[in-house]
Amino acid sequence: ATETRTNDNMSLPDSIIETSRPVRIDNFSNHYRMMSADSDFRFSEEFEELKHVGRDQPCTFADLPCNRPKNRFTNILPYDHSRFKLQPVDDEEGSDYINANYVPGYNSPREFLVTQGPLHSTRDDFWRMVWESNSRAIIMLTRCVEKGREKCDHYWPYDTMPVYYGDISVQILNESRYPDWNISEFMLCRGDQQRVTRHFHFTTWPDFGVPNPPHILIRFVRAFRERVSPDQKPIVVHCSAGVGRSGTFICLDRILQQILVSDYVDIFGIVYAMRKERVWMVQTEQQYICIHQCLLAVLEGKELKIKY
Ligand SMILES: CCc1ccc(NS(=O)(=O)O)cc1
Repeated sequence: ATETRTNDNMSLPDSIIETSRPVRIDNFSNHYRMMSADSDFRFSEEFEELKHVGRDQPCTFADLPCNRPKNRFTNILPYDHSRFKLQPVDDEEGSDYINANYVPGYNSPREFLVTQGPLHSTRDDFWRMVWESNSRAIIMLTRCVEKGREKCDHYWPYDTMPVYYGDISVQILNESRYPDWNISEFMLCRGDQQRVTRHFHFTTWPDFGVPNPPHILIRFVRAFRERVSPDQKPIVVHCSAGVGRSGTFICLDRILQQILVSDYVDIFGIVYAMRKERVWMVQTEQQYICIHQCLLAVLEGKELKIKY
């Protein structure tokens, strides 16, 4: 294979270069300066190269007439190859379908289950996915209503009374409220089995945008990681469409773990790998740049470890 020199003189076979762009951590500040010069010209160029990644893969089950109403957005459909399959119910067509895909994380190729904000009509399926995947943590990155528009169903109880969603009972055990997020523990019961599942709800991340200030996201990722160990998987992550804010969160979670053990960080490669599993992961250029800004803040020591 021919070789290609990366911008910090790393040589990689061409077969790799188009899927990963590792940057030396000790060169990251220079890299950021170069990419953001001339109104983020190189960031725009690089983000544009991710546009078609994964888009040639089929979404046949999402497109079945019986499943179409289960999709919040007609253009945000899960690829067949990485979709989560619910246990089928009798011979009910489409009963294994939910708009959700496995997405790789730092700790596992199927560390995250990324999904849309449940619809009122799909919230029972959502809880079945949480139960059947044995997930013990849910990351919610949207409010239920933003600017008067419904972004996500309020799929959990409003008070401490247990509520049934299908055959799964959910009860709030406790809730801790912080300025930009709430952390709760739910007791899930199905038949004679009981499980505690944590709910991490980021409440100030505008749709299509970034948190303000962006590096508040680092503190949320850390608040999550302090409570969920790397062997707990899958972790359910959702926003409204389950692509923009969800992809940004997962990418930041990966790089904050990677920089502890590696001399390189590959944000392009992480987004590339996520988009092979779910469409539009990290949806906007601003979100892509925000990930770089968060890493820069950490590397420059601005984001000290904050204990809550
Ligand atoms: C057009 C469909 C769409 C709606 C909302 C979002 N944003 S989100 O993935 O961050 O919830 C992404 C895509």
